[in-house]
Amino acid sequence: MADLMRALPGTAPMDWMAVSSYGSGTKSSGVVRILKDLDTDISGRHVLIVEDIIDSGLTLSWIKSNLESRKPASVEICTLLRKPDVVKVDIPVKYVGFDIPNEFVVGYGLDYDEKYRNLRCVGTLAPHVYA
Ligand SMILES: O=P(O)(O)OC[C@H]1O[C@H](OP(=O)(O)OP(=O)(O)O)[C@H](O)[C@@H]1O
Ligand code: HPA
Repeated sequence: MADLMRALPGTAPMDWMAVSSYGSGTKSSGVVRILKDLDTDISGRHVLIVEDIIDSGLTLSWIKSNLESRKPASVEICTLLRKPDVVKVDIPVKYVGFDIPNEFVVGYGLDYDEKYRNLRCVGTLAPHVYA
């Protein structure tokens, strides 16, 4: 997020939402839990959702519907990574950093069971770690 902000030409208010559907596994539970909601009232505002990864797309689809119910002026999506072969729902994504194969990746903020977020690069997690 800090890298993205440094690359933006102007300033934009930011807020954070924390949701979880993977827990300690490598497959979405399909149930999205809000761990922390926005502090900002987004009604009438233009919103850009910034995601780290779109895998099945279920999390983002749920977040988008949730935010749209708060009557923003618009909602667009930006994601660093997307797995096009796995996405189960049709979500229009305005900005995609990289389309990647169907492999579980970690690093640069992405975790497996709360581990490896601190890696400075993104890498494929060796399957024997979670198999
Ligand atoms: O497209 P999907 O299949 O829904 O997966 C993408 C979501 O999974 C990850 O969150 P996760 O639920 O693992 O929470 P975490 O960031 O706390 O690990 C990631 O940060 C995305 O929000
Ligand atoms: O490949 C992934 N890595 C880390 N977290 C994730 N959440 C969905 N897919 C992934």
